Amino acid sequence: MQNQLPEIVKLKNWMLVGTFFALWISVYFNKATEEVLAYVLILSFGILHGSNDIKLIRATSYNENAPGMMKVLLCYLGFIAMVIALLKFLPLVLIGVFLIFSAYHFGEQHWNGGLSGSRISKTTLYVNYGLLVLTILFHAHGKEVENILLKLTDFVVPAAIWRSLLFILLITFVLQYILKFKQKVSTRFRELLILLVLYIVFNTASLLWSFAIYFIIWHSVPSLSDQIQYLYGELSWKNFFKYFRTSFWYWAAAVVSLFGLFLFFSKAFDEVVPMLFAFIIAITFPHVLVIDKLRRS
Ligand SMILES: CC1=C(/C=C/C(C)=C/C=C/C(C)=C/C=O)C(C)(C)CCC1
Repeated sequence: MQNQLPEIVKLKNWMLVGTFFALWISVYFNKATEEVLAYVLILSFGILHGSNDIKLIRATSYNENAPGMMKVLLCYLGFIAMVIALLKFLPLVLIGVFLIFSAYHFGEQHWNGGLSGSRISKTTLYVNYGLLVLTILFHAHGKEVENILLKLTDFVVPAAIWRSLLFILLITFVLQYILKFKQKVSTRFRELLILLVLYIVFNTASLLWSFAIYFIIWHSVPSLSDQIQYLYGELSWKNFFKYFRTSFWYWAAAVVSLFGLFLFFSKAFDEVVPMLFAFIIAITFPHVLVIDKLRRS
């Protein structure tokens, strides 16, 4: 039992502790240090939690229907190429769909099967919750988000819209969550507390550090833990290293191609952060579909 990782419930407490530690970092360190840490975490745990997608696609198919590795890899790369083409030719539509996909994915991970209700009410709650978290982030860093979106889409998405959106999403989320889902008062209270903590963190830390805090602590770590349990039955350090070994080459390929893109497109983007997000957008779509399939299988 010595090498056993904390169980899921304990994980939530660790996530809160980690968030406060990250908040402490943003108070005591400057923006440059936060950004270096953010890059390191996004490129390590962030990319790693999506690096086993190709293996998971095969694991979620019934054995006799499992597609060959080459076929899966080609479809995967084709899908990414299509997303990049859409980002170029229909940027606003793509970003809109991406935000909804991401919101669903964040919400699905956050509630982690802990809600009972119809599929449609759960889906809308996931999307509402994810959009609420993203809007808290965008509202806290309106000008920077506007600049990144301008670089990615060539359109100005005025920072002022996040305030109204935040208000609408908060009301719809609270109403839907309280009226449609029966949960203990303490659980409801904890959920609202988490949102308040995120609000404080996002308004204290820089944009990249805030994103990294949510993406790593609240999304990638619990997702890694779920995937390890799905693939190997139990969460332990031994199984974590097994996961790391099988995903290492995909992870390395993703990080190397990201550096390749930085070199190749550095003139077109002239800033690193929009390029990082373009890369995240490209690899997130197939990942969201794979994880959704995994949860339903
Ligand atoms: C923060 C941020 C953005 C959104 C990022 C999102 C939504 C990332 C989602 C990642 C996911 C879902 C990864 C899955 O594992 C924009 C609008 C691109 C640009 C401004 C800053």
